[in-house]
Amino acid sequence: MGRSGMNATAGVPIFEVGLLFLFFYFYAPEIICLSLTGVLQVANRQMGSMAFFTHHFCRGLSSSAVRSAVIKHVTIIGGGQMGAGIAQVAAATGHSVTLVDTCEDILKKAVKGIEGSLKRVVKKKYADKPEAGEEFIQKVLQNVSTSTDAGSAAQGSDLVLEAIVENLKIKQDLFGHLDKLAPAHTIFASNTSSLPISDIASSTDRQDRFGGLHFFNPVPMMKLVEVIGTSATSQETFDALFNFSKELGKTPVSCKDTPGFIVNRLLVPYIMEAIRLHERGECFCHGSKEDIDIAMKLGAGYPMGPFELSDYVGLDTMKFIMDGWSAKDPDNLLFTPSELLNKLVAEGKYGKKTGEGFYKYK
Ligand SMILES: C[C@H](O)CC(=O)SCCNC(=O)CCNC(=O)[C@H](O)C(C)(C)COP(=O)(O)OP(=O)(O)OC[C@H]1O[C@@H](n2cnc3c(N)ncnc32)[C@H](O)[C@@H]1OP(=O)(O)O
Ligand SMILES: NC(=O)c1ccc[n+]([C@@H]2O[C@H](COP(=O)([O-])OP(=O)(O)OC[C@H]3O[C@@H](n4cnc5c(N)ncnc54)[C@H](O)[C@@H]3O)[C@@H](O)[C@H]2O)c1
Repeated sequence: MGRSGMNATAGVPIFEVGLLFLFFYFYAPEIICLSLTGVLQVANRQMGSMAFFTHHFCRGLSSSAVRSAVIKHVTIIGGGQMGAGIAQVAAATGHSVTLVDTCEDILKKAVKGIEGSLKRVVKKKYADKPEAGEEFIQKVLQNVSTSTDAGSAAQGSDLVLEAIVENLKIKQDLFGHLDKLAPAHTIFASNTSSLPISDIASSTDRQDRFGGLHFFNPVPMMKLVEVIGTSATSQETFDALFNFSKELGKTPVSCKDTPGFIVNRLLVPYIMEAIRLHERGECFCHGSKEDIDIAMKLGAGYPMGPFELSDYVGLDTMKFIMDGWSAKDPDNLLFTPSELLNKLVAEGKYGKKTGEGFYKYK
């Protein structure tokens, strides 16, 4: 009988059929689902009510199709602190990444930043094997290419993730444009801190393939990703985004499409209250920002105080978030704007990225 395992009575090559079944089960389960649906429907007519079994068997198979929706080629739009960080972790976990920004100089700076961050990672991970560490860095950098043409980058991508300025109109324009150019299967996602994903997605005709992937700064160090599905996001898309976050070594949490999701809805009002406390100068520590930062680090165990963290996030981003929320909900005292924050942003003092914010950086 040999390896083929031919069934002597029926003359069926069981081994080959088995292999074929396994191949389709893992790589094209929809085909099995369709064929078996046909077979089961015939059986159904013959044997009475098999509908329940047919339905549930095929649901099982299509959920394995969802599991196999792979994100391999990723385009990240925006090579600032978040985009570069996301590009780094995606490339380090074997994804091919195209990082897009408006000009070559920004992209060069982003790649330099990725290299610097990888050196910090490697220093720890490959402490005893510096050569292997250098090899790792080169391998990761080979996975990253850059472009100033978002449209052509999107054409070869399974996922287009946006990390550009926190402005609804600009994000909508970007995705509206890319929607016409990206393949049908491409998933779109936004790393927005505060804007409704459904508002951004409304500029496209692929709202079922649109979700939120909210990373935290610094991306290589922060373990959380908030995964956001809107009422239009398909289960397949949500699962693909959730699995992608896991592949990146992160811990995903599922969030509703509500302002600030989980973390920022709690974190941003806390930071703003610290700024207002400082502005009013009425706390026990005389309202100095240094004292407030020390108090929150030593008293509440935060790794950074609220002023250090604002400078780290970017005061421009903090202002974009607050302006958006206070415009939508002007009576909410948690969203009261801060004159000091607005003044610093007007002066171009965006925090660490521009060399000055609440504090000065060399
Ligand atoms: C607003 C948005 O929508 C949402 C947000 O992102 S909100 C912001 C969320 N982020 C935070 O709250 C960050 C709070 N801060 C922290 O967790 C820590 O201060 C920090 C991880 C940034 C830095 O840690 P800290 O101990 O203060 O400084 P430092 O000693 O320089 O760094 C600690 C380690 O992290 C590593 N590290 C820090 N930044 C890194 C980076 N960008 N890349 C790689 N490694 C990095 C360092 O190499 C160091 O490694 P070691 O322990 O092996 O020496
Ligand atoms: N900074 C944070 O801590 C943080 C954390 C999570 C999410 N976010 C969100 O991520 C996004 C980016 O934040 P960031 O801190 O990286 O900002 P950033 O200012 O560091 O970088 C934004 C980058 O986008 C580029 N850009 C702007 N418009 C573009 C366009 N149309 N096409 C291509 N590139 C464009 C800019 O040139 C810049 O390099 C924002 O939506 C922000 O709310 C920020």
